[in-house]
Amino acid sequence: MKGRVFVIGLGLIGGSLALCMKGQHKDCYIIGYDINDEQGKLAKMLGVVDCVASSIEEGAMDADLILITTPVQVTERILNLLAVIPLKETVLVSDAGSTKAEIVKHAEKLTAKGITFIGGHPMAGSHKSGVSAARQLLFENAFYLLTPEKHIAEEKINLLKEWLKGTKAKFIVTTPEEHDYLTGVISHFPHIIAASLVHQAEKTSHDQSLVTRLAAGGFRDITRIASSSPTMWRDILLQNKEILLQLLSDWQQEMKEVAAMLKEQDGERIYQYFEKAKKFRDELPQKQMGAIPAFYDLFVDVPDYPGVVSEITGYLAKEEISITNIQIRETREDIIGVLVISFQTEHDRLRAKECIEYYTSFETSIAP
Ligand SMILES: NC(=O)c1ccc[n+]([C@@H]2O[C@H](COP(=O)([O-])OP(=O)(O)OC[C@H]3O[C@@H](n4cnc5c(N)ncnc54)[C@H](O)[C@@H]3O)[C@@H](O)[C@H]2O)c1
Ligand SMILES: O=C(O)C(=O)C[C@]1(C(=O)O)C=C[C@@H](O)C=C1
Repeated sequence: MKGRVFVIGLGLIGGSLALCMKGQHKDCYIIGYDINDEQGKLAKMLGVVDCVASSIEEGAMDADLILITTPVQVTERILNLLAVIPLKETVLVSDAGSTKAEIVKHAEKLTAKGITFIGGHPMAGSHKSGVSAARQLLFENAFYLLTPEKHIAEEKINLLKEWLKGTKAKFIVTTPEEHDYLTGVISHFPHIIAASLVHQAEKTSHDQSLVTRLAAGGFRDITRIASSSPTMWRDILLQNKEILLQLLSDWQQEMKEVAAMLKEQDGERIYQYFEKAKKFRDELPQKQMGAIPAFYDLFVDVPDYPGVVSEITGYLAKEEISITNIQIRETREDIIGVLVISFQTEHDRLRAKECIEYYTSFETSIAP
């Protein structure tokens, strides 16, 4: 497809969607805008966008497609702005926000002007933020929820799907209310729980210094998402308040039931509690709803000597394995450092694992 695409908010999601669109529609021209100049410059440098606009007005003016990929409270303000600036009559406006009811309500001012707005939400992502984490394969096989209002013509929905074809996601049309309930249960509420578990461990760490050193396996698995952007999650919670308050209340009731089983030392009920959860969890589809690891990280335990990082990257370069990110984490006392190397694909990660194990004696693992 040809046309001008304007992406507002050049972070993980905006950057990834821009890469998907450029990958699929070679002739489209992608204009980006970010309030943070550094993100704009980086997006241009990484080839995520063709150019960066100096304002929303400038970028929106001639756009055929506008995608708003900012935190959801900001998205509302941008929708208000788009409603009062001149746009092409035929422009299609969409967003990627994790909440939908409030956003769709805010878009009414825009739709009253005859502009088409279709709410969107790609159901895959990461705890990482910023355009440097953007990748073209982020949404592959994930669900992409669309929440068009009833009056939106089928052809407009199909046009948006065509623009977003390069995501390789599976589109599902739903209502904003159903969207917010479902994502409340499977995404928003779990983020509150992950953050609360980290708070609990942090409080314990004041008196028990061993806590941070022992926080491994299970704790790291269940709390990965607590490393997500606080701005993004503040906005999501504020916009999905009623549903989350209800889920919190249901959870408190459930925890009371767990406490009762424990007080009564009811081994059978405790067993059933875990057994039922295991059964449901084990039966979840493996390759859906962002269940694919969004990033292919490889963890390498490295000793502390000068040049160890360049030694490893040298071996990877020799085998022509591209990396997307590298980071040193010092998490364990007995091992000097853990190197976290990110790859674009599972194939690259496996090749890298084999390569490092071949050239060195460093331990590698695919889980932290
Ligand atoms: N991270 C995920 O896993 C995920 C997945 C699906 C959807 N989402 C949704 O996508 C949106 C973006 O999330 P992200 O993970 O890309 O966040 P991000 O922090 O990586 O990127 C957001 C970008 O928006 C920019 N921004 C903020 N205010 C702005 C403004 N007024 N004008 C222009 N740019 C502005 C920020 O500078 C930042 O670069 C959010 O609405 C989020 O709810 C996130
Ligand atoms: O994988 C993660 O880190 C995510 O949290 C991704 C996740 C999710 O909860 O599944 C987070 C928010 C989005 O709206 C969609 C996807």
